[in-house]
Amino acid sequence: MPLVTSAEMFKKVYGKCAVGAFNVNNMEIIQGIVDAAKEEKAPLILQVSAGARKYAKHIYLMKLVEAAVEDTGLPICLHLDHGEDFEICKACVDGGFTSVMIDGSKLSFAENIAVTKKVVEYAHAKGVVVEAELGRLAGIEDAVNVSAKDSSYTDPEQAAEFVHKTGCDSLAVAIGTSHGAYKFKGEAMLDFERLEKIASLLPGFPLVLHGASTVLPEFVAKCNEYGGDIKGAQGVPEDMLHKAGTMGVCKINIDTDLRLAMTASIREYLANSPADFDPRQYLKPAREAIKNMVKHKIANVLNCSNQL
Ligand SMILES: O=C(CO)COP(=O)(O)O
Ligand SMILES: O=C[C@H](O)COP(=O)(O)O
Ligand SMILES: [Zn+2]
Ligand SMILES: [Zn+2]
Repeated sequence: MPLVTSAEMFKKVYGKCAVGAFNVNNMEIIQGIVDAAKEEKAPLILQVSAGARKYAKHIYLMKLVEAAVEDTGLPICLHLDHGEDFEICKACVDGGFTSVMIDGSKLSFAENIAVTKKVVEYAHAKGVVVEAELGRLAGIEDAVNVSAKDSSYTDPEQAAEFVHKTGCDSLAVAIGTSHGAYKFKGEAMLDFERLEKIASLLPGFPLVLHGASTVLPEFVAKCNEYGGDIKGAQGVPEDMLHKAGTMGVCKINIDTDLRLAMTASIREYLANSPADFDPRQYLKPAREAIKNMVKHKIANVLNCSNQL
């Protein structure tokens, strides 16, 4: 079974649930994720950021993901997360990725369309699918009032025009989520009305939610219990993610929750076993922590178990 694109996965889950897209940076993270997906019989997207490519090198991540496909027999999609220009997308298309994201969300509408179109033409000619982004993910200070929302969240009419003009295969939308562990100051709020409007103007078209970690309090607490200092962290409640998955969101991106699970495990191990220094001793439970987190996401949050 070679790497696959996300096209079939999205068709299968549309309107029912979302596929998990998990960020990968090293072997233990990849193994934890794929073991979970295998046990849950779930479709899976592994995604690599520019930072991950820089940290681990394209070739190492590629070979590790190929090994995961061979080892598990799972249909895995390998995706570039937040490609910032045509060149990085091209490098990943040429280098064996089956999906790339061109993130032109910081550009003007016209420039975003132009660069996305260019990536789509290049990628589609090689059988690779393209995710684009329109609208800006809120920072913790952003989108506190309606006018701020209107200037940063995805405009539904623009989204429809953007998809028709670019031919992209999926679209990341801004409805109130943000990257990292500090997503909301007060109550968590997503603009579901806006999501509904976007989906109604793009029937059957896969939408993507970035910044979708839940930042589970027990993992933050464990980090802090064993020497960490993470204050004021808050994520997207699980029921909101579940709901988004029934409204046209087909891909939900999760990185922060894996980072917290891995760090909590390593901190706990090292605090309890100060004489140990073999990395396998703490990376083994860390890998297990990743696996448990991904199983929880797939089975209880994304609801995409048994969707192969
Ligand atoms: O969107 C993400 C990667 O593109 C990850 O989001 P989180 O920081 O919420 O995990
Ligand atoms: O979108 C951000 C992802 O969490 C990846 O983060 P990174 O750029 O630090 O690898
Ligand atoms: Zn973005
Ligand atoms: Zn993202």
